[in-house]
Amino acid sequence: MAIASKTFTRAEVAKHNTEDSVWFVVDATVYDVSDFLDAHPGGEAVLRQVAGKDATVDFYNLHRHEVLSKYADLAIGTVEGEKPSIITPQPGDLSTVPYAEPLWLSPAFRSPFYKESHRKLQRAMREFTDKYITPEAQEKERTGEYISQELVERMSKTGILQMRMGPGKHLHGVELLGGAVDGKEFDYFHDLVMSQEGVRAAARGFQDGSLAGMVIGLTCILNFCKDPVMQKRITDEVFSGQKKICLAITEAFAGSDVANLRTTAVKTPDGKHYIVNGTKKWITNGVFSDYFVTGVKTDKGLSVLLIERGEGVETKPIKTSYSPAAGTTFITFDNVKVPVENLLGEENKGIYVILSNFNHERWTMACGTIRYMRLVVEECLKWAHQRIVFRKRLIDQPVIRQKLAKMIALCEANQAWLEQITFQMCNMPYAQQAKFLGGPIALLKMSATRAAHEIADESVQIFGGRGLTQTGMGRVIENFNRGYKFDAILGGAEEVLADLGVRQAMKFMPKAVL
Ligand code: HEM
Repeated sequence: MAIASKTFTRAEVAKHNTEDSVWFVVDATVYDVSDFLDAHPGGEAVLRQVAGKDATVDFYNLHRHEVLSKYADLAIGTVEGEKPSIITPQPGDLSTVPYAEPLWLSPAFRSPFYKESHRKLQRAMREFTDKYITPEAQEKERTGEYISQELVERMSKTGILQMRMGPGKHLHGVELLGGAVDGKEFDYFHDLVMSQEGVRAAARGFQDGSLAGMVIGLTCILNFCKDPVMQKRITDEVFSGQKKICLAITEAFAGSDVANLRTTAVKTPDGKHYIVNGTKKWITNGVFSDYFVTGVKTDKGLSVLLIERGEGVETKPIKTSYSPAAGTTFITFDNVKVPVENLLGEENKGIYVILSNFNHERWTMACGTIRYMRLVVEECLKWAHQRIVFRKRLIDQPVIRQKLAKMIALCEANQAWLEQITFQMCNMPYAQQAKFLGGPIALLKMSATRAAHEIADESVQIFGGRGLTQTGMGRVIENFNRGYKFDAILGGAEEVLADLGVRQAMKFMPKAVL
């Protein structure tokens, strides 16, 4: 935060305690709020009460530090002989709050998993998130508008869109965040870094609105489109940000139970087209998508079709508990004519297309949930340290320390398990991953969302009423509480995943009674 270079004595500041002139000091910085009195969201009276005085304690008891950066032009100088002691984070900075960063980013700790390229990528993505994603995410979360084309193109030019699809040939030869990592070396730990850094914008609705539909939809094109020309056209269009894509599987009739879909695709007598009829519900990014990777019922089973927006395709936003910025959609397909070439994978074997990405999708969701949990822990530690109540800091109350201990432990345990599984993903071929990791990833996601539930609950108790308001000190807590349930449902509900995890384990149980 740039502050005017003028200095004032405290005696000079004290004189500005009049009808026309209101100054005060916050952290050795002098503020002239005379023209801000009417505009102050907390009212004029409270500012007049501290006119001419040091208002540091009052200020930090009620505001996030970022408020001062936003209103930096109210600062007119510093107190003579004093220096501000509170750190204003710069884009890209690591947090200095204990447990606010995963252990591998804490200077005193070592990790066997991360190389220099992971660290480089983390730094580059942190800076990108702080500069470009967070400001837009906060704005769009509030207004409910969709992601801007400008941000989509910025993510395209820096290779972020491509990296969000995970490791693979689509990254070869692409410049990734100014060369932070070579596309051929990009592994699941790079993927983890991308997922976790992006979440730090603390805007769960926008997080999905920021092309989560592409992350789950485009995979089917990359892996199952049989026509290389069509495959290239669509991937180029999506990676350049010109076109948007989403995955349209769930229906009012079937959520986690994907085998029971009712949208039908019937072949025309000449065998050249499918005619698609039905509806889809809870489709992320559907409202602004051009392509829909759609689960349909064909004569002998489930198939997956690429449907282009056109005649007979209608999309309507669904209001949800998180922000409309996510673009959650209800889709109607009414006699939509789809060329047979748009079949992804084999007819009636669409379940393999859908299942093929489930592990990566669930793992990505676990990455995000676990990182957002840590952000909540950071907010709670800052608040408990800053908030004075009953003449003590909150952190001085043992009951608050108990809550924080539980939250920290949940966060660290889940991150450690995530890293163990990520290491296996880096070292197992796809077939082995499918065999051995489906169960553990399901249990990891279940564990993360259960932990999120505990953390969400405790964080509101720590923040009190502020944890329920969308602006000000508790905004991260409020957003987390409004959004964490999405992760407990999307990509397989908690209970379905718990059951899957145990059933998978039982496949490896020896036949003998032990
Ligand atoms: C440069 C100085 C200040 C600025 C730029 C500022 C700005 C703001 C803003 C933006 C809010 C809305 C909530 C938020 O975003 O945090 C707010 C709320 C408030 N402010 Fe200030 N403020 C300043 C100083 C003060 C001081 C010194 C006091 C008290 C002595 C004060 C008392 C309040 C109160 C009571 C609220 C309502 C808080 C709540 O609802 O929890 N402000 N202020």
